[in-house]
Amino acid sequence: MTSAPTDPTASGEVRGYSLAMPVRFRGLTQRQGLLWRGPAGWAEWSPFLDYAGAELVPWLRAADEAAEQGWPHAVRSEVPVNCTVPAVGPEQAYAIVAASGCATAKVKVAERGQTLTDDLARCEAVRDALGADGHLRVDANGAWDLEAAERAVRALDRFDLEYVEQPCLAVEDLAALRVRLARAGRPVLVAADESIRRAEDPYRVVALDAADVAVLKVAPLGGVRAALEVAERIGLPVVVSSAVETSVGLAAGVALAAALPDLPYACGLGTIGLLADDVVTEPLRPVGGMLPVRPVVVDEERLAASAMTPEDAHAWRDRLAQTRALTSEAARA
Ligand SMILES: O=C(O)CCC(=O)c1ccccc1C(=O)O
Ligand SMILES: [Mg+2]
Repeated sequence: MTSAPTDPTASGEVRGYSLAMPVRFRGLTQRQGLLWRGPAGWAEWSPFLDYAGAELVPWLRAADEAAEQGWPHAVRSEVPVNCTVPAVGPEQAYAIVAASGCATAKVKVAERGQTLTDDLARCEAVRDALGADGHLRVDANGAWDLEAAERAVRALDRFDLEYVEQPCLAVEDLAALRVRLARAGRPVLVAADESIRRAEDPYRVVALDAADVAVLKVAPLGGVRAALEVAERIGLPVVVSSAVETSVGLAAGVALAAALPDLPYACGLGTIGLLADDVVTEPLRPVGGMLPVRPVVVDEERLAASAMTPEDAHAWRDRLAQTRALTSEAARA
């Protein structure tokens, strides 16, 4: 096996970033995390603030992999990506898609405080911007119950959905929705995200026949190699998605997408535009709907400009130290 990861917390070489998200996304207006460099490259550790305890451990395994091991063999040199449309109004949604150069768009729906009418207007604008040949997928982040999901998916499918991501929270509801949609004669594909990323058993979606597509995010799954194993075992087509990281974190997602034997869908890795800035010399910004498969190099000046406050840095180092302690406990067990 590999040697034990060095503890960059101790050496003081951990750097904190804090970047604004100009358009609120999944309740986020600010993204923060830690960055450090190991023998294999730069690593990002940026678990969402609503993750705690043991849930942070895989995020750390993923960062350690980036720093200590680097990436497995890539079978492609570029990765198709979707543009990501937050729960904005139709004009802004149209502009995001038109400016992106992407042939696939992922639209946030079922936002708290909004209605199906808002979702329909947003998706109509996105379909307009994509043209008939583009692919339109929606992500409800589990916000609908089964009844609402069936109604919404049927209504939204007038814009020809590629799939609906996490329409309901419970795996049982995803399975029931698939049955209902199939009975209705328009079997819109269902993708599972939270049901894999935050589940105790990611393979329940297969056991219950609850999904057609698996959305895999590197950090919550414990790294590129761990995610490759999930992809193999889960046996569903995979969409690699980001957790809205800097280009350092995105590079890990690109490495997974590059290593997968099959990549039938565009990936959710075109998210750098959701951050006000980045920390690398050449950001992983999609061109013509594609991201290149290449290493990233942190730009000291940009990193300094994105530094978090000393208070935040202190809290994040504590969080890291606690998670490191959990990791060592797990290793000893
Ligand atoms: O998939 C994408 O296009 C972007 C990534 C994304 O949507 C996301 C980013 C952070 C947290 C959750 C999610 C999500 O897919 O629900
Ligand atoms: Mg999702």
